[in-house]
Amino acid sequence: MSRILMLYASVTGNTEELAVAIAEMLQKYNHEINMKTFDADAIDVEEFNKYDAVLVGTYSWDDGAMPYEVEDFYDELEDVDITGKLVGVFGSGDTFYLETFGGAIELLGERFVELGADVLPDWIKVDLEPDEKDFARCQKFVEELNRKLESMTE
Ligand SMILES: Cc1cc2nc3c(=O)[nH]c(=O)nc-3n(C[C@H](O)[C@H](O)[C@H](O)COP(=O)(O)O)c2cc1C
Repeated sequence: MSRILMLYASVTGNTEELAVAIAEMLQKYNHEINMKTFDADAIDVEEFNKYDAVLVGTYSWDDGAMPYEVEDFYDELEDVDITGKLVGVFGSGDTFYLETFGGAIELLGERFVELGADVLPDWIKVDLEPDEKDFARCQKFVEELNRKLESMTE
């Protein structure tokens, strides 16, 4: 069993749907998941040390920008050593926004890579509400995460 921190920002519930689905899939592997939302919970980057993996979900805003409630977290990431930390990013956007579709997910993923984290290769960007295909992709994402977690405990 591994400990996983799941953080997400969601206004209309699409990213939350993904977060809940991913958490349920992970629980089937008996991992312990602590879920927090950026708008309601205190989030301290220092607590990363207590977890084997960190998953971060966000919607995108205004030309692919990071939502306001995620900005402090994004800025504070450089204050902790996350070298080699197992991380995954996901979220909902809107393909209507073309080039800035899922921009905040890109920003987050790039930041984690820059800081040396071990970022899962699939950065899950979903168009509005997740459908069956998106949930199947989440399942693959979870399997990859589980594989990595298992190899860490071997
Ligand atoms: C004012 C405004 C600006 C937005 N800008 C973007 C954007 O640049 N890129 C994008 O992918 N989605 C953009 N969106 C769409 C949201 O990211 C999308 O509706 C998403 O599904 C919301 O996720 P949530 O249900 O988790 O809150 C924008 C939405 C609004 C209302």
